[in-house]
Amino acid sequence: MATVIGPRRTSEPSDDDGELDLPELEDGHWMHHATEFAHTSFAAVARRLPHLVREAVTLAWATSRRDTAAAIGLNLAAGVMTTLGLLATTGVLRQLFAAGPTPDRVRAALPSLLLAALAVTAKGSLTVAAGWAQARLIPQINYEVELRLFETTTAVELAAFDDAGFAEEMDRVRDRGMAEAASIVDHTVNLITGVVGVLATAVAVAVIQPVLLPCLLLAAVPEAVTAVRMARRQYLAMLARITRRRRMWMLAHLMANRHTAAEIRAYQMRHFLLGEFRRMMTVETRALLRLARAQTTTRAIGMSVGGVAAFAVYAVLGGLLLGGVVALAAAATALLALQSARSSLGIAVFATNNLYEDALYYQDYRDFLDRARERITAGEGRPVTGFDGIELDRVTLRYPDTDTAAVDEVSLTVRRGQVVALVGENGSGKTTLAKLIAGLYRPTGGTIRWDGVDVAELDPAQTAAQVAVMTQDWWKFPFTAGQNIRVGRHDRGGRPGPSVEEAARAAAAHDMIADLPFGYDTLLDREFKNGQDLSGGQWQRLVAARGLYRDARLLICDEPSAALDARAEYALFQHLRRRPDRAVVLITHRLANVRHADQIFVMDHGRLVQRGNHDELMAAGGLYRELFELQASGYLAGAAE
Ligand SMILES: Nc1ncnc2c1ncn2[C@@H]1O[C@H](COP(=O)(O)OP(=O)(O)OP(=O)(O)O)[C@@H](O)[C@H]1O
Repeated sequence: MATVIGPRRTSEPSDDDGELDLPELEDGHWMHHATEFAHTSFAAVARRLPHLVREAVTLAWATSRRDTAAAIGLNLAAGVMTTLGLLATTGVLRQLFAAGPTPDRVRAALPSLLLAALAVTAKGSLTVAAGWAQARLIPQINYEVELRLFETTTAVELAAFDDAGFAEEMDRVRDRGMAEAASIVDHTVNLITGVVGVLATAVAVAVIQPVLLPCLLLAAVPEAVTAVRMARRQYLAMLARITRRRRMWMLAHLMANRHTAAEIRAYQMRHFLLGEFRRMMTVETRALLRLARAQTTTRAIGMSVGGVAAFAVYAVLGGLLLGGVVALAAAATALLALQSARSSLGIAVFATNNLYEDALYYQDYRDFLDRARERITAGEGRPVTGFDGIELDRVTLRYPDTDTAAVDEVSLTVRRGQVVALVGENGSGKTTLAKLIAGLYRPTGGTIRWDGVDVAELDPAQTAAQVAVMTQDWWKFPFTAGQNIRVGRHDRGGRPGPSVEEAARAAAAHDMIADLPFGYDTLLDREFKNGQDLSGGQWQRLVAARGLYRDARLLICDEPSAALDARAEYALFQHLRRRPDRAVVLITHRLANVRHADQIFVMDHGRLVQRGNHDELMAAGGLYRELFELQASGYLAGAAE
């Protein structure tokens, strides 16, 4: 059978969206991988089953050998008990249906009855014990899989996050793929339980009367086909809806979030957001209703065919009985066996259905990890012992899917002991250049040399250890004030450097922290009990304190004082002054702060257009002088009045 239920190609008209079109929601390029897999035929999926089972067992085995062995071994033992129980039951029936006085027949049946009772009890105990081992496996696998994901997402290069496909794939994996790892193990164990049950029954039936074996198969086929078709359709529907669902989550997050609450009210965005949500929801609901209808139709057809098959089984059994091919005791046991086989088959089919569906999601998780791992910079390279200078040689960076370079063939040198400044108008490439210097991005052209060696040859972790970056778009980490500073170098150990309090004082943050209800132990997250929030400028002081606490040889400060008041800004710049053991790269629009820099690099549309100290640049004229005079004129005009 080679039924293929594939998603529509983009060129085909979409009945999914009906008259409501959502043209802004284009699927990410990662859909290519997913749809490729979804186009796999039903037969190919069946062929994949042993592979999936092997994968699930390997995953379980790697997590806990003891529980995996127990879950599978105990189920196999339970299967043996099923066979024994059925054979003993035939023995009981044979004695009961034999000729002779009833007390004699009952007496003769007693040993088989005892055996049947023992087998049933043993099977029950073994099943309970297997269930326990299976339940123990689930949380262990969940944590293992989550850990693997976060080990990868925290190690991939920063550039991966500029790739919309990567971000979408990560969301999808976090949403479902990750959770399905434990499910595929769960379903695999259930599948083994079901298959063992069916086989155990089949063995018993084969011993009693082999002619009855095809009846078991006949009863199973319609149910299995229906289940697999439904699972497949469900998955494809999910694929078609994923981009829309992401958009809905995003809107939902905006509408129920304390960080966005003020802005939404200030701009009276409520009706706009609700309108957008309703628009998505209408299309989404329509797609779900369509799916429900298709699933119901498939189920109805499956049940009808299943009913006909069951009738056929009973008819065959009746015929065999009348023809004298099977004895009455064997026929009666066969009915019991059919019942037992149906229930085991139900378990196996349900498990296959779920295993197949969940394996599709789990495959996404595996694929994502594989692709993400390719984006982890190799951890080896020449050791880095210190820092004397960094040299950029015709360095270019082009963000993915952009036509122009954000940094275009820039050459410059920063030496230890210097303070250098990057200035320029919005979007001129300063932050991008700073991230290149910090090693957060690898250049798409040119070379960066650290103490004369190409950084590509150095151990990235060791170069990163020499750098501190106070980013422009910092995150409000939901930790205590002290932790927020300490994470700047959480693994400092016995290395010298400022204490948390010294760093906080240097960034004019100490008094503000001391005034918090629990001082340095105050949790900075209002969403938790006793949590506090800070103002924008207070947060920025904390960010500066973190950067200073890191005590790195190369300190990069991207707009470190944008939100600071004059006093805090003055205090911070006292600490960003020239020091022989480090270099400071400063990005700021407040040009008064760069007057004393050793070198000022002026950026314009990604290119380095001017360089020199303040006096040289003022004398030379050009963009720097223009920007400086524009800013200074505000103060001078005020002073002249
Ligand atoms: N992650 C990104 N992906 C794609 N383009 C980006 C990304 N970050 C920045 N850009 C683009 O690169 C260019 C340079 O941006 P960059 O942030 O380096 O400028 P900047 O000089 O620091 O600006 P500002 O003064 O506003 O902070 C801009 O055109 C911006 O749109």
